[in-house]
Amino acid sequence: MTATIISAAASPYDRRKEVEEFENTKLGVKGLVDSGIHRVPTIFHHPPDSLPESDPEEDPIPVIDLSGPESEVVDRVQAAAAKFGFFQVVNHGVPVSLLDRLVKAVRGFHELPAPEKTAHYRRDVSAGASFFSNVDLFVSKAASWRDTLQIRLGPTLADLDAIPSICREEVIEWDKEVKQLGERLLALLCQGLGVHANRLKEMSCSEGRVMVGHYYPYCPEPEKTVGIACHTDPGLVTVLLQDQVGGLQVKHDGKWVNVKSIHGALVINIGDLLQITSNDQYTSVEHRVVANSHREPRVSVGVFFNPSLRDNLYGPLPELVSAEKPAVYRQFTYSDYITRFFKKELDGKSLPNYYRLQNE
Ligand SMILES: COc1cc(/C=C/C(=O)SCCNC(=O)CCNC(=O)[C@H](O)C(C)(C)COP(=O)(O)OP(=O)(O)OC[C@H]2O[C@@H](n3cnc4c(N)ncnc43)[C@H](O)[C@@H]2OP(=O)(O)O)ccc1O
Ligand SMILES: O=C(O)CCC(=O)C(=O)O
Ligand SMILES: [Fe+2]
Repeated sequence: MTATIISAAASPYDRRKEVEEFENTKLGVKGLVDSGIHRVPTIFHHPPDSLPESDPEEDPIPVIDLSGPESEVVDRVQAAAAKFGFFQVVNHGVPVSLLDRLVKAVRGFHELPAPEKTAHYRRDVSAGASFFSNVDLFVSKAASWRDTLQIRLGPTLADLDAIPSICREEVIEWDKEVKQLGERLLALLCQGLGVHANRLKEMSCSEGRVMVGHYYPYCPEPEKTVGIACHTDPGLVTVLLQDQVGGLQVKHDGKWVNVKSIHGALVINIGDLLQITSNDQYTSVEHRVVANSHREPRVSVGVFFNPSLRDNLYGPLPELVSAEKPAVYRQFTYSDYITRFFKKELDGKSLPNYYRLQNE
């Protein structure tokens, strides 16, 4: 009888309240793990049908040596961007020692003592550098098992004193290198489309650069949640550095495949805006990160390349449109595009679908 009364009086699960309590700790998922929890709290539970199966396919993602003959590199980049939307690059010109230092510095930030780290916790990104857990915490149906340090690299670098001192030097060096690499990749991708190598650069597409330093702590119940839910990236191209832990998966031919960690390599993927600009010749592919079941935390550093000219029109390049290949998308400003990005939850292909013309 007593038990019945207690259960009837128990308050229903209040998701908003739990999300706010989690947010107010300013310690992210790492804070939960450090507190010794053995269970994944309900706000992180994803519906079973959206959770990763145990046996993804072997890794067919191409690994491209950027020091090879230019015409061969263009062909391989073109084929990978069209067929997989993902590839890895080696001999890319960024010193491997810098990549190692960057991963260490980002990890160092996430592992700072609580008072130093919480000082950076904010959702307002106007200073250009912020630490938070789950960018979409207040809009997604289920949170994910990761924390993030976000830093604006371009067109203007974040305020220097907003960038945590523990990784400032590495972030500044990394931006110089990654900007050059991004410009090279955009040029290769342009050549693969048969348009002028500088076409995307001239449209400011290497200027808007946002860095995310993700930290995926050990997850005690990895079958209940994810590290990052299935999504496509909104920009043109993403350059991603991952450590040795692994867990990134990409959809290919309807199946999830692992992207293996290769020390010194960088993972490149095509974003929605390049799929649109290329009039569907390149493909922006869904990807996700499984919750980290290893005791070792996983660290990754992504840089998203976006246009900086917000009021310019973007859409399929006119050179790629003809009577045989009509425009698949309408034109729009980047301002409109980014506003729409923040209106959606992480639900796969919805940005390209929004701008798709109904003429096929
Ligand atoms: C917060 O509400 C959300 C968030 C989301 C997010 C989902 C994901 O992130 S999914 C995980 C994969 N991540 C991505 O695919 C995107 C990662 N980020 C980026 O590519 C870029 O940061 C960008 C979002 C495309 C913005 O890049 P860029 O245009 O170069 O940068 P800015 O000029 O600095 O910012 C433009 C505009 O965006 C606002 N903004 C940037 N970061 C954040 C942030 N973390 N939280 C909130 N707002 C952000 C920035 O303030 C600017 O706004 P203006 O008002 O000035 O135009 C899904 C759904 C949601 O509702
Ligand atoms: O951490 C990773 O490997 C992928 C991160 C990612 O997909 C993103 O930030 O958009
Ligand atoms: Fe992504």
